[in-house]
Amino acid sequence: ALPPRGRPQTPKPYRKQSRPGGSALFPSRVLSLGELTRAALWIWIWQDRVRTDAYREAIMLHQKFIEGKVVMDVGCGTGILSVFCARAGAKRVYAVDASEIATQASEIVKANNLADKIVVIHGRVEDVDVEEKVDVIISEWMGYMLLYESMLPSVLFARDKWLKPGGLILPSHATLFMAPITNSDRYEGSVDFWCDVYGINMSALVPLAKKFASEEPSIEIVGGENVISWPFVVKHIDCYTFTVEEFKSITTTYKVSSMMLAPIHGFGLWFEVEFNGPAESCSNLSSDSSPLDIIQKKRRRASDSTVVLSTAPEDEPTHWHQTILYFPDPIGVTQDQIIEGSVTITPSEENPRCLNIHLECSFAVHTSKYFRIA
Ligand SMILES: C[S@@+](CC[C@H](N)C(=O)[O-])C[C@H]1O[C@@H](n2cnc3c(N)ncnc32)[C@H](O)[C@@H]1O
Repeated sequence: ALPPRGRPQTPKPYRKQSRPGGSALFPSRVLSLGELTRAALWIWIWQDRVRTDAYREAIMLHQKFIEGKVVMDVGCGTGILSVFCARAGAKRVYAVDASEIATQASEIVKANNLADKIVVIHGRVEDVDVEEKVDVIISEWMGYMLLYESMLPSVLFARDKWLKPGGLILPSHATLFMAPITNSDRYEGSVDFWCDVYGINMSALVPLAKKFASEEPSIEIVGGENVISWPFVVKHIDCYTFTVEEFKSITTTYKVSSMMLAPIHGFGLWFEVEFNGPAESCSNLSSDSSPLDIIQKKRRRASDSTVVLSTAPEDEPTHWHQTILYFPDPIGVTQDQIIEGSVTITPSEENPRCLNIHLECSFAVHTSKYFRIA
């Protein structure tokens, strides 16, 4: 389990809201702790310019397709993407959100004189009814490490029920990457710290600290210098064709080579999404893609006009940061040492928006001995 990203774990059924005074951020009454936390999360998401700029750019890039068309914004939140689409010339935008934020979205739509174009609907996209099929589906559905708390199944549901054939989905493609990382500062800060606290030896707490550090993924920012091999592709998702069935178990095997002599503290995960039209070809990456395929794809995209939202360590940080799976103890590797294994990601049975991650890795030592952890 990771901290929530402003999404309801169990969205409430459709219910018309009576409009309270004030807004989530500047309320006319005292907010509860939960409401304050939600408001802080929204500020955190809005302040992510990398994210919002990528969406706005993608909308403008596809303006010709959007003009005069009908759009559905799945999980509209405050309605910012709906407003961008309306300003890009959409005839109508259905802005759907399961949470109370729909009340503020309505106010924002009115304050921007777009109530004749944007219809805010408070409800789960799985339950709502709109009057027509749509030409465009836009959604900011990505969770930590792309799939945690992801609302991708809801977007796929909307696609299958409401999108016209040949319609546009933004974003259109998503890729989850993974690579071994070294992070001595962080490891020393959270584990070795206990060896000397105010001059007191608290190393009795070290096993507990290792357990906590390695039991659950950690959301933090690492840089390109922390990544010690080329990344591998865990999953590439084509939103035009991906099915909920495929989401039920994602497995990939990997084999990478360490670029340096370093202690490996765990594996990092991050993602990118692309905003392509239905007819545009996307040179899809897969778990068989080599580092060269990944680099060539980056180069190609830089030279054409594809909009990419990246959460990679070498790119500008976003509110998704990176997701790190720490080992209880670091494992030393030498340059060119092979690290191989498999990773399986499955939605948790108790809560399908949470994930179980099974990671296996072997370290070939001097080509004959293997150290294996699971
Ligand atoms: C990360 S926010 C995106 C907000 C907004 N699109 C933006 O870009 O600022 C995701 C939103 O999706 C909503 N959501 C999650 N599951 C949903 C569902 N099944 N149907 C409708 N809305 C949903 C949440 O309530 C949340 O407001």
